[in-house]
Amino acid sequence: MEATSNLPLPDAFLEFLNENGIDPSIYTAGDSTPRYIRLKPEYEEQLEEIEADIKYKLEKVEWLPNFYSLPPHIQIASSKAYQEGKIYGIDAASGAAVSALKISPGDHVLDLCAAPGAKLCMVLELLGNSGSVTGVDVAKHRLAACRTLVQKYALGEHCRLFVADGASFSLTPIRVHSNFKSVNREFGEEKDEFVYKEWTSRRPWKERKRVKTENKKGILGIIQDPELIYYGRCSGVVGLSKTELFQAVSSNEILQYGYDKVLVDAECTHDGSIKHIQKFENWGWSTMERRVLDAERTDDLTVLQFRLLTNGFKLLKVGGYLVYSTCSLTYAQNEDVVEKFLSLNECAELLEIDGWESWPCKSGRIPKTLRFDPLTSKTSGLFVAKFTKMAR
Ligand SMILES: C[S@@+](CC[C@H](N)C(=O)[O-])C[C@H]1O[C@@H](n2cnc3c(N)ncnc32)[C@H](O)[C@@H]1O
Repeated sequence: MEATSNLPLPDAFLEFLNENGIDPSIYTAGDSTPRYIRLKPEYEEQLEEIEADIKYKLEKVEWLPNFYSLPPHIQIASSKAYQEGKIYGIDAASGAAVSALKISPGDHVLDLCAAPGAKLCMVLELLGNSGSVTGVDVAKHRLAACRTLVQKYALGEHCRLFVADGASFSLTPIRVHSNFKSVNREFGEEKDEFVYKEWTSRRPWKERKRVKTENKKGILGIIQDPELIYYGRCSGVVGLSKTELFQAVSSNEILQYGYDKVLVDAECTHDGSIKHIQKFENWGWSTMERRVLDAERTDDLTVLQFRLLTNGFKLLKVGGYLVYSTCSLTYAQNEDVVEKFLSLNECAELLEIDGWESWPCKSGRIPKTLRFDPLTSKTSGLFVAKFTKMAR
């Protein structure tokens, strides 16, 4: 084992970095990488009060509005400001990825790998009382944590969360459904159908039984709908029948009625995150070899990342923006995925991210893509690429 900094890194990891052309010195930031919070803009005037609450003078992140940094040892979870949802933890590089989406009021946004939900919360907060966010994640327990978060921060009114595979998820924003609703109801097609009522944290027994039966069918190999585990009052779900919610739309309709913005914050090896790497000091480096360094797993991941990006782009409307990000710094999971995607999707265009010149990041191997690394950016490592969809 070799000490690269205050963080000892095992030989196998150093080899992984070497093979992937990653400079191990980025890990020398070690424990000194600050943590970040976002202060909801409506509470900006209460900054001093919040500082008194957490007993620390927050440092403003000059390059990212409403973000503040603090040393990693300062605890915010017990503060009133945190418990009341005025501040929440989100890394500044993640904030940059969300701001690259250029969220506008009324946008319908898809977050294909949503859990545990820091970026999703920021999107919801930027939307305020408008638009909608559809969060998808394959891991139910992680998405349940995301549900807790949006409810805790009182951001869930315009949100719906589905447990589903982001590589095949195909539901469009609710606006398409409203036409469908009127057409079908006019013809009286949905007499006894289950209609979504307002969400309550304790689901009625009948509904829980229905979900259980459906899940069983899924296990038996019958095609299963994505599982809806949360929807807010203004998410468009309330009042819809199940058929309406799960209706399929054609790819031509998606060009016009798809999502305005899509975030594909793909599953990855997390090698850019010092916090994640530090966990292996306790879990054991052999666990890291299995979970991070295993070449076969990495190959599977790059296939998944490409499929997630491709499906996210499919659900984007013409003129919309898609941001692809990973917290890995390997070329295989980033630039190589982007290159392959661009070569197979004529109507995809890589865009320059507004304002990036003032961000503490570097250009990726492909111009217009960005790399945040712990040493230069003092954030968690993140790769970010932004695309738009052109009309064919
Ligand atoms: C990097 S994390 C996302 C972090 C999240 N965007 C945030 O800001 O908190 C990647 C997520 O992708 C999810 N995931 C893995 N495979 C997936 C798939 N096939 N479809 C959807 N989500 C998937 C994982 O469960 C994990 O929660």
